[in-house]
Amino acid sequence: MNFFDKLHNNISQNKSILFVGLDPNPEMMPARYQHQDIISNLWSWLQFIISETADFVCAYKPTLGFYEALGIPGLELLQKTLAAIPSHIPIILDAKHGDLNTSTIFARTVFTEWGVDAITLSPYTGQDHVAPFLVYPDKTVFILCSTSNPGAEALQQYPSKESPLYLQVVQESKNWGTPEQLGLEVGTTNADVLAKVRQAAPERIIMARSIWAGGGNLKNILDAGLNNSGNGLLIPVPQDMLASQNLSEEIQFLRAEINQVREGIVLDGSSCAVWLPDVSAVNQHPLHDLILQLYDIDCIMFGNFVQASGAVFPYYIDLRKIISNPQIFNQVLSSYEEIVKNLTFDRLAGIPYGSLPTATGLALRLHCPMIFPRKEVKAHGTRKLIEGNFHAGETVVVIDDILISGKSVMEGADKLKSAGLNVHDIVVFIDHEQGVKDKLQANGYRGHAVLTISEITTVLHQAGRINDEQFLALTAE
Ligand SMILES: O=c1ccn([C@@H]2O[C@H](COP(=O)(O)O)[C@@H](O)[C@H]2O)c(=O)[nH]1
Repeated sequence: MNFFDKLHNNISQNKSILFVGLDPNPEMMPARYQHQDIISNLWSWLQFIISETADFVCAYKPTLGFYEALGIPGLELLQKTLAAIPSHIPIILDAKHGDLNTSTIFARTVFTEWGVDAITLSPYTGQDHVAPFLVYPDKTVFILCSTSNPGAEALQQYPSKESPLYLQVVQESKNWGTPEQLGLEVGTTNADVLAKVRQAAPERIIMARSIWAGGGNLKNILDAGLNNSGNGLLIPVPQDMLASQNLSEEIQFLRAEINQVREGIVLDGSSCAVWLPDVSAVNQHPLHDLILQLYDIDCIMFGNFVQASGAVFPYYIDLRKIISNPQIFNQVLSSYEEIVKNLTFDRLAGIPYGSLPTATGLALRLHCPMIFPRKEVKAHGTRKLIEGNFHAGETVVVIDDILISGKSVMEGADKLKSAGLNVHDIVVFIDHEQGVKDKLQANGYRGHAVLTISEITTVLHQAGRINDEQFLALTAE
């Protein structure tokens, strides 16, 4: 079961968004455990914490640094801790000291050998560092956006309070992984920071940290960080509570306090005339996140762009960029796959150059052969018009990126037909609309598109990525 399903099962079963940090820190260990060697004492304490809390939390978060600080016995203690956590409760390994050149091997160790479900990571080494962790489909990463350390302010608030670095981390990291793959870690005592992150990432799970320092106001923190359905936020059990002999009672009391606020949010939402949370979730475009991510990596640009035909359009779509962003590329492939899997064909053909990676990705996913019509025929060598092997009489589905006039895709399809192949279906990611599908039909092709320009502009406008003026300019097109 993946991290997300495990987490949500526990949230609903244990009725809790609380998680427990498992920190074998000798300095925090209660005096009552000090009778044997340090490792045995810490182990007794950790066992007590797990047994007292397992029915009242949604996740455990062992901190690797505390285990490492104890040397080899510490790493053995970590293995015992991981094994002692009931298997239905997800484990988030707090390991923010990973480095770029070790991330691939570290990801393999923690996810496949240690069997943890999620990991916290620092964002500063960028997507290159995070990507090796994202290739594990059942696992999740939490990206550190802010910490409550006073000394971190100078960096986190840079360059201005209006556009601080920690919010740029949120925006950037949202492009690295889907909401199921990537959550955000927000350490703060300030509910405003949490509210800003929630606003920037309404769809992400936020793991709150350090909220108890300075006697933080729980209600404010919950109001700021919970999403509209009273979820999306993980709250740490206070460190000093873990030293209490009455841990089980205290944690249940805290859980009840938190759930009261959560229920208030859900009730407010359902009794109010506009129960926005559910309405927005239900009405949200199924590819809402993907559209925003494509916009954020500049695949969708607004301005005046001259097309091949000489016409000037108020936007330009450059889907060639997706190949540099594996997780977005993967989502784009899935969206094509939903259409292509329902068609009948012998081979796929990509239109060069832009759609060759997409057609290749689909061919690999669907286990089907691929060919492509050359853009220009070479004057030397085999002088082939079509690359790849095929038999005349076979049926080919053509894959392209965007339909504007339909000229380029039909030229490609015609080359395939001239080699004795049958082409009935053309699948693209974006349909510019304005009758281009009818034009394909008039030429004997069925056009299928994942998205239309209107769907894209509507999502971008609703999400505030484009303003009213830009939206109107686009819809007047
Ligand atoms: O925003 C755009 C517009 C065009 N392209 C490229 O052009 C063809 C589609 O144009 P047709 O007029 O339908 O031939 C498309 O395959 C792209 O290569 C684009 O990328 N983005």
